[in-house]
Amino acid sequence: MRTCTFVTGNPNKVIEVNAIIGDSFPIRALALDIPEIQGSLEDIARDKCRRAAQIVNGPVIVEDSALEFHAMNRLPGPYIKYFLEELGNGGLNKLLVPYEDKRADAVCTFAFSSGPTSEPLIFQGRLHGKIVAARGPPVFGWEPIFEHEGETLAEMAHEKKNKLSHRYQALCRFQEWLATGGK
Ligand SMILES: O=c1nc[nH]c2c1ncn2[C@H]1C[C@H](O)[C@@H](COP(=O)(O)OP(=O)(O)OP(=O)(O)O)O1
Ligand SMILES: [Mg+2]
Repeated sequence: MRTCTFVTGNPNKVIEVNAIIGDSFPIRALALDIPEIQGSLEDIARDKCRRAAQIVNGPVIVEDSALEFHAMNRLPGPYIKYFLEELGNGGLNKLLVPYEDKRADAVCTFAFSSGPTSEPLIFQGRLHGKIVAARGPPVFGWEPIFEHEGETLAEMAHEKKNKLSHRYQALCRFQEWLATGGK
């Protein structure tokens, strides 16, 4: 496969993607914050991917990460970045105070396109968890408040997160697709 450009404004995503895929296929990172539409997770990722493919004029991957609160009909969903920026992890916790149901899903939606004229393909991964008071180093986004099987993602060893995360699961699907010759 030709070198694929991973277009993202988020350096933590680049670190994780590199750790997950190792040298199984060649990627280079391009630090650009592509505008994002509103809509379904898939439509947002596809649109971001089309814009990225136009800029790069070659094969690209992008991903959009969502955090879905079950009690809130899956909001904030793809808008989690803005909620996190405005409210912080403490404020996100407070949103769920009125509800007993603290369940949340972390969803990672990758979109791949082989170039500006190709329709993007979607590869999605989902991790079940619940929202808790922050625990662990606040290095990457909402990791300190997302608990999976007793540990927040911030408390979890990186090696462990990268073997079970929403991002890992999505990349497994992408790698399976590549392994079958991209069909
Ligand atoms: O595994 C994760 N663990 C904790 N937090 C995470 C994770 N993955 C994304 N996040 C945060 C980053 C951003 O606040 C929001 C997603 O927004 P999202 O638009 O996908 O990311 P972004 O704008 O930072 O980078 P990009 O240029 O690829 O769109 O959730
Ligand atoms: Mg973004």
